[in-house]
Amino acid sequence: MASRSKLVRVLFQTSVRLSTPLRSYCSAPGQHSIIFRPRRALLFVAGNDERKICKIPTLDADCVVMDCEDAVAPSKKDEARKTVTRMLDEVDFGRTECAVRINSVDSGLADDDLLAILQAKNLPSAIVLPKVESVEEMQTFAANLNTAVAEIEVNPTFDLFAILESAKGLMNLQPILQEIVSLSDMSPFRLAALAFGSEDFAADIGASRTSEATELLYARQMVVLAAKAFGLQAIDYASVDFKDTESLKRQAEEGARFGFTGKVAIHPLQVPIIQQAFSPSPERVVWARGLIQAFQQHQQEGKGVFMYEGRMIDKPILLQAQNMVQSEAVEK
Ligand SMILES: CC(=O)SCCNC(=O)CCNC(=O)[C@H](O)C(C)(C)COP(=O)(O)OP(=O)(O)OC[C@H]1O[C@@H](n2cnc3c(N)ncnc32)[C@H](O)[C@@H]1OP(=O)(O)O
Ligand SMILES: CC(=O)C(=O)O
Ligand SMILES: [Mg+2]
Repeated sequence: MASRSKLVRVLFQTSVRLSTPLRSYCSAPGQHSIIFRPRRALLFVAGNDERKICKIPTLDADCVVMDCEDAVAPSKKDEARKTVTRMLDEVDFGRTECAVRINSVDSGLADDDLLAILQAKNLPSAIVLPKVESVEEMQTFAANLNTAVAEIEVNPTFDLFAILESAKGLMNLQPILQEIVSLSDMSPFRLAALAFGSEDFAADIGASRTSEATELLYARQMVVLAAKAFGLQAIDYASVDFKDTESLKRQAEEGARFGFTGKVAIHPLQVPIIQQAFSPSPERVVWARGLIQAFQQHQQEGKGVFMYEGRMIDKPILLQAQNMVQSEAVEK
């Protein structure tokens, strides 16, 4: 078992993957106290697909998620673990952040995933935990990660991305997130993002997927609300029909309007479309800057509410404009 002093030391470290430094530090839009790293497109790739993983540095994605879970057949799990571990050390991912999706706690495979990945010299900066459903699973995950980290010489801290993808997980979301936050005080992870696993979720509730995704509306909005309540990034669903780039643009822009901060990508074609949709347009940033300036002037004149370019402006609209300017600054 890890010693307590080792666990405590872990808390004071930030990122293990120093070769991909954060481009900037600031609060997430709408948040005021967390370190924010843009994760607009999270490009998934099967962990045993070396050819695709080697293409990642050319794709300019904010984040790659090397998958040991559902993109990998049961007979290839060990191959995926070994390939991911080797790729972490052999590939220079450039500005792209590296994350690894392990198998769910429930699968019984997660421990072997963690033990294998922690053998890499270049550890991933984030661990993606799928199918989060219960407080007990989170306790098992934290205990197993602590044990695995105690076996290695470095003291990493990982960002954790939890994927919500079942009715049970949705109903338990608040206690699960509370438990993760409380476990992170004594464990080498920091909860950073909540993602929505639409395909497993649709299967779980017996929904039929549509391009409009109305069948996912309630769950997606719950994910955004929970993420914001806990100061997390909110990652929207994977659009699996990757050749339909027109629908993807609409779906990604809708996600951004809902308050998501990024979206899962499964194919290189999707990366620029998603990253564009989650970046504020230059026109909107100019509008926001003008609004902020006008707000300050009106405040000095003692006016809380005023008209700007045909719209009523008061404090909440100022906060939205500030979010926009802040996102733009972070993404540069
Ligand atoms: C519901 C969920 O769980 S989503 C998350 C799990 N799913 C995944 O991880 C799937 C990730 N995506 C993929 O594996 C692939 O995109 C597939 C299987 C859907 C399609 O793959 P392909 O048939 O190779 O697509 P396509 O021929 O259009 O690819 C064009 C090029 O992009 C590469 N490419 C495709 N997808 C990816 C990817 N995710 N990452 C990196 N490169 C990729 C291909 O290798 C190909 O280049 P190449 O010809 O030099 O080999
Ligand atoms: C992304 C994912 O795991 C899902 O949609 O099920
Ligand atoms: Mg899934």
